[in-house]
Order: sequence, then C-alpha cells, then structure tokens
Amino acid sequence: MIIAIDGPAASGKGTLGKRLAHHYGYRHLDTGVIYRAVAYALMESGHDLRDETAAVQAALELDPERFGNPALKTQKAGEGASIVSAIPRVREVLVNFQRQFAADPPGAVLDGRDIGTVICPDADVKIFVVADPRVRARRRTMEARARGEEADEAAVLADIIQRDERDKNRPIAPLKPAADAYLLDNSQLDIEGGVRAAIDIIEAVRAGRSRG
Ligand SMILES: Nc1ncnc2c1ncn2[C@@H]1O[C@H](COP(=O)(O)OP(=O)(O)OP(=O)(O)O)[C@@H](O)[C@H]1O
Ligand SMILES: Nc1ccn([C@@H]2O[C@H](COP(=O)(O)O)[C@@H](O)[C@H]2O)c(=O)n1
Repeated sequence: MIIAIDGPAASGKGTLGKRLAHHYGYRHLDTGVIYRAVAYALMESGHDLRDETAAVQAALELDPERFGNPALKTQKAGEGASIVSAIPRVREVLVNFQRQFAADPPGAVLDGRDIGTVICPDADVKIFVVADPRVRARRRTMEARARGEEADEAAVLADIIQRDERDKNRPIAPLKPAADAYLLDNSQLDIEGGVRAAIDIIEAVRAGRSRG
C-alpha cells in the first residue's frame, strides 16, 4: 500500500508520516528533505539558489546518507528548498528516486507537496493535512526552542506564509490537494488525535475496497 501525505509547511506531514509508517510497518520518506539537501549543497558550494545548472547537478549527486544532517532542518534550508524546488529540471531528476522508494515492498508513506498529484497519482490513500498558519507557526517555534534555538514566532509565521505562497503558485507541481485526497485539519488536534484521524481515513478506504 502507498500512503501519500501532502500539505503546507509545518502542517504535521512528517510527524504523521512517521507515525503511520510505524503503525503499518512501512517505510517513510519525507520528500522535503530531498529539496532541502539540494538547497544546502548549493549554499555550501556558494552557488545561487536559482542557478539551474548547479541545482540539477546537486540533484543528480543527491546522497540519501546525508538526509539526517541537522543543518537541513533550519529555516534557511527550508526557504532555499522552496526556491530550488520550483526549478522544473530539478524536480524531473528527483522523480524516479521518489517513485522507486514508493514502489519497494512492503509499502510506503511519502509526505511532501506533490505526492498525491505527481509522484504517486495512484496512491492507495491520499491525505492532505492542513492547520491554521498561526497554529503551525506556534508549533514550529516551540519545536525550535525545544532544540535550544532562538525563534521569533512572527518571523516563523512570515516564513511559513511566504513558503506556502511560493509552493502554491509555482507553475510546476504546485502545492494542492489531489482531487481524490481526504482533507485532515489538525488545528484542534494533538499528535495522537491527528494520527487516529488518519488511521480512520485509511481503514475506511481499505474497508470500502474490500467490499467493492
Ligand atoms: N497534530 C499535531 N498536534 C500538535 N503538534 C503537532 C501536530 N502535528 C505535528 N505537530 C508538531 O508540529 C511541528 C511541525 O510538524 P512536522 O515537522 O511534522 O510538519 P511538516 O508538515 O512535516 O513540516 P515541513 O513542511 O517543514 O516538512 C512539530 O513540532 C510537530 O511535533
Ligand atoms: N514533495 C515536495 C516536498 C517539498 N518541496 C519543497 O521543499 C520545501 C521544503 O519542504 P519541507 O516539507 O521540508 O518543509 C517546501 O517548501 C517545497 O518548496 C516540494 O516542492 N515538493
């Protein structure tokens, strides 16, 4: 089974994806980290984030072993990722890696912006996770502070809004729910509540399939 999770910045996609993968015994891929890794490679080598040739080269040299680098979690890497991810050739280079990950047994949960629409249009279940931007900014701020980083909630909110706008309005693979995605608003839910709501959706889809 392939579970596709999409949604705006800091909506809880990664947390949910990880928890669902654990619940079902599947593998999990946070696809945002791929674009963050490309942006980080450009920043490290001193290239402009809009340098298409350098960005494509970084995408071709992507090393999943480095996905755990804490530097990829920063706001700067996220902002950079939303710039490089709008380059069509960068996205083209990264499609196969994601599709291969999704296809390998026993099943996979992928989260990102275009999983249900572009990467896995035939995913068994698609969930589009949303939460109020102020709630997302609060959660992200608390997360950063828990890591011992300084975080200004207003700046975090501004970054989230700017990134969502860029992701929604780019011509290629824009952030949007697939026509057959289930909407999950977790603004009023805690993590457990969000996971339970997602499992309810998945089980309802499975039950519908086995009846049909
Ligand atoms: N339902 C929830 N209730 C409360 N906090 C949550 C919930 N889901 C996620 N969080 C918290 O919100 C923050 C952002 O979650 P997460 O990193 O999973 O979002 P994301 O959508 O994957 O972000 P990004 O777009 O940067 O990849 C984390 O601190 C996480 O613990
Ligand atoms: N499938 C995806 C995933 C991510 N992006 C871009 O990367 C940025 C960072 O993603 P996070 O999930 O780690 O916040 C994001 O703002 C998108 O621009 C993407 O295009 N497609």
